[in-house]
Amino acid sequence: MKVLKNEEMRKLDEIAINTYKIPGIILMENAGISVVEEIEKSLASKENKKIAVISGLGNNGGDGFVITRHLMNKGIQVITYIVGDTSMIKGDAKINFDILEKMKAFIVKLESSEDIIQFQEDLQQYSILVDALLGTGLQRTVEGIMREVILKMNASKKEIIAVDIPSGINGNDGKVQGVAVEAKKTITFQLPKIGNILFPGSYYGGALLVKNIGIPKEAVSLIQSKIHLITEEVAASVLSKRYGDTHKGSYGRAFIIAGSVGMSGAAILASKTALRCGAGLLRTAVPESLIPILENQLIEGITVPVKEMLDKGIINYLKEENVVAIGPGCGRSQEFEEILHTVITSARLPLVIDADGLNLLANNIHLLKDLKAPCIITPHPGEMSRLTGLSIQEVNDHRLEVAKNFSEKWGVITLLKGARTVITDPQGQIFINRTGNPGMATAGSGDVLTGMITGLLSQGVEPLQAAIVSAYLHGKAGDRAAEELGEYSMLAGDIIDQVPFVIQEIIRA
Ligand SMILES: NC(=O)C1=CN([C@@H]2O[C@H](COP(=O)(O)OP(=O)(O)OC[C@H]3O[C@@H](n4cnc5c(N)ncnc54)[C@H](O)[C@@H]3O)[C@@H](O)[C@H]2O)[C@@H](O)CC1
Ligand SMILES: Nc1ncnc2c1ncn2[C@@H]1O[C@H](COP(=O)(O)OP(=O)(O)O)[C@@H](O)[C@H]1O
Ligand SMILES: [K+]
Repeated sequence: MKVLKNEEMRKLDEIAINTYKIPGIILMENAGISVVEEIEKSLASKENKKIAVISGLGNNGGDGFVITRHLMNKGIQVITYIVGDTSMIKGDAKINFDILEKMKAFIVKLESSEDIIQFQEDLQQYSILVDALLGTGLQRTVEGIMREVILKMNASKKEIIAVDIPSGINGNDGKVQGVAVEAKKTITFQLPKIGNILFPGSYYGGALLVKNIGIPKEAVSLIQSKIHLITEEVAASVLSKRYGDTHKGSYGRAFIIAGSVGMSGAAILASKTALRCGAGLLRTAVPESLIPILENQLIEGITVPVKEMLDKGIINYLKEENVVAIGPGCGRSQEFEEILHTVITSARLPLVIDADGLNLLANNIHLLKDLKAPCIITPHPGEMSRLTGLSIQEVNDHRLEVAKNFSEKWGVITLLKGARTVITDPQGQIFINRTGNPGMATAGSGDVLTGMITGLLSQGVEPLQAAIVSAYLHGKAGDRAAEELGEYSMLAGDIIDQVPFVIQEIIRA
């Protein structure tokens, strides 16, 4: 599903209106009605059914006027607050405002500090507040009366339903422009905006619902956005049902180079996950002293000593494999550095680099120019900081751009981890993942992700698809683990335990 910037959404509205001749007021009507449906769902469980619709002067406010009209028609008690000088309302919003006046709707104007004091008192009587102050037309830091109104709405602790995007959140990047509404749910129109998806905007928006407002599909295809939200349909298209007449060899051979003394767990977690994700055959290369531990913990996989790889020739040793992953818990030894160097510059099979593999790479980043095969790197923001020289703060402030620039510069698929993992490719495409939760911020959960990507690659899934689907699966398995065990207690191994159920759920859907 495409994710749009403010100006792209404006362009889409324009195409619908000018090319497809759908009057803007119809779109506004559909937008308003789609919110009313959600308000009714929320109202069903409430005794107090009184609602406040808090509108601005633009089209987001116009949606609010439509909402007021429909709620009135349904016999629901509703009061409209308008922030600013109502003589500035124009276009479709003005038409809807005039209708409300004719309907003798109860309208309160908020223009001064005294109005705000009264507003604050009033808020206590409502069951739901509808936030229709600012949408994709937000332009500058929210100040003055608008700021006061938003602060009072948040302080009221009432359930807030946001129209399109929480007011004060920048649709282009999810940042708070001074202050923003904290909603319980947000109904966004036609396609999500970046600000609905990225943090902190996503946190401010609560549960997100995307509602069709009648813009033709063909119009959507004319918008050239390169940013996509990863959906379950994408995962389902990759995790197809297996054919009957297949064998172990049909699902490929995966090779994982991981682990060091004190970090055998990383090798075990990545390896188990690769098998749980369907790899036909798995070999894990670890330092010799770890072999007894892996043999004990990983009965389905084959364990080999790293030294054997070096003795027999690294590339020769990998010649039967379909994918090689390097890095989980491998430390920064010279042995691993040599393997990484050789694999990057000479191996002709898909490559996944994670964790210490990335730390070793940071000292020698130009090696990526010699890649012979597709490569997926999976840094967390700290590792990305080492790879790019940017601070962690800079990485997190510009997650999409940082990942995209890295992919374009070095010709790799970048999977930048964290809340809202971002996947980018050298062609400038960006995919954002919305599954997952803070319970996944636990030791070893990145190793599980590496195992997933490796498992899918071994089965011949295209590298970009493998990265996208793994991020989705990983988060979904993490969400199930959090549901069962809680975000505090879930461990990386619990994410693996959920993988079979998540895969089955997706395949059956
Ligand atoms: N045809 C369309 O364009 C449609 C638009 N829709 C709605 O329209 C919204 C976009 O409408 P607009 O482009 O009119 O923009 P908005 O209504 O989001 O905001 C623009 C208004 O807010 C003021 N404003 C901007 N930043 C401010 C700030 N920091 N502090 C105080 N005031 C500020 C502007 O001066 C203007 O009056 C969407 O989010 C959506 O809710 C929907 O009705 C569907 C159809
Ligand atoms: N708040 C969060 N929301 C969603 N996913 C998260 C969150 N915190 C961490 N994760 C995910 O958990 C994984 C952590 O990986 P990483 O930092 O490499 O951990 P480790 O090195 O311990 O294995 C990443 O895939 C990351 O996206
Ligand atoms: K809003």
